[in-house]
Amino acid sequence: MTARKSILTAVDLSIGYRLSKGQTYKIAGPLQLNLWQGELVCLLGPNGAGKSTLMRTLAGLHPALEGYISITNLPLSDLKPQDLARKLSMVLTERVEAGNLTVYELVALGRYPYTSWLGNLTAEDVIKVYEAMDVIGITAYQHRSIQYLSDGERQKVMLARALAQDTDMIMLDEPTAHLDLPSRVEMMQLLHQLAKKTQKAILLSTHELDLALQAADKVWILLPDGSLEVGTPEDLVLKGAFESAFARKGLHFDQTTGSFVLHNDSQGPVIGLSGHKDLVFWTRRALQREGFCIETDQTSAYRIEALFTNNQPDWTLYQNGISVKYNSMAEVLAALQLWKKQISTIT
Ligand SMILES: Nc1ncnc2c1ncn2[C@@H]1O[C@H](COP(=O)(O)OP(=O)(O)OP(=O)(O)O)[C@@H](O)[C@H]1O
Repeated sequence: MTARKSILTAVDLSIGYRLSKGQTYKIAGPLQLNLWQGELVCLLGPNGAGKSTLMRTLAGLHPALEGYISITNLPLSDLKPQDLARKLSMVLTERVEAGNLTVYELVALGRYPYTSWLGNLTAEDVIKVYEAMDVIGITAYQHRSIQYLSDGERQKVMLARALAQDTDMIMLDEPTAHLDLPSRVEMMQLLHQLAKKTQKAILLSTHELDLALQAADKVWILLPDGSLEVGTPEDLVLKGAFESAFARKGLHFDQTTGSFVLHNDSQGPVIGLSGHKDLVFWTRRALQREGFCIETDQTSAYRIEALFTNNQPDWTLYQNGISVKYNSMAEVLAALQLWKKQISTIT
């Protein structure tokens, strides 16, 4: 087995801004970071935690307050822009105004660290451009003008451009920001496959908690106290890191689903829930929204069994030995309004 190559290392890194009169505004640090080849890392954190600042610092676009950063074991501070551009490519959130450029022409711009100042492509450059378009799946629309592409298509083109740059590492600033849900899932899957297939290290910042939990090999969470939690998504969920990072009144992180739940009222009426896992998942959401405390205990005085009968969902509500069947969540919720009052007066 060959040893995994470290792509990026940061030691005792502090990030922030130098203000006037020699003052500094430290956002986070000291941080110890490691990014390995073939790894997809999602950087998460609440608004203002310092994700963009960290990304820009790691990319050499913003000076660190303190500490040391190396890329493929070379100090970032020693790398000339041309050398850095062969190691690190970036995809930014801002919509790129690419005029009349075609998809092919924009992807070809990724070859700039290798071409002469005239920008002429060699045969090898052209091969790299086509390889990048193939991997991302955009070769079919290579002749289309960038200005008429959808946001999702355009984001893929920007990713192909970064890939054509042929770097060890790709950084993406909120790559799913302007995409619809299916495109967001598709983009995350694509990035995950890309990391495995190309053995590049991919670091992206995102607010998409659910997607990051599913796709990331590792998650970095910037906490409000300026520290960074690093681990697999599962380890971080189980140790409560998401709760401490995003804690807010009225929000509860549900470890069973890996998502935040609104209005969870742990003092709310207790209700038992069992049945088919898909129905249990959605019923749980609805019940939590209504402020119920869910337990899986089959012996609860008030409980719901959610099952599929002839491929149709139905919910049976049991109340002290009496059972009533419903065929939609809306009916269940209406019935629960009555229950809520009854349970509240009992408990
Ligand atoms: N040029 C600057 N000078 C001083 N402070 C700045 C500067 N740019 C950003 N900040 C501050 O640094 C902190 C971190 O900002 P940053 O944009 O890195 O956070 P973020 O995690 O990316 O936020 P968001 O999720 O909202 O995009 C914020 O408090 C911000 O106001």
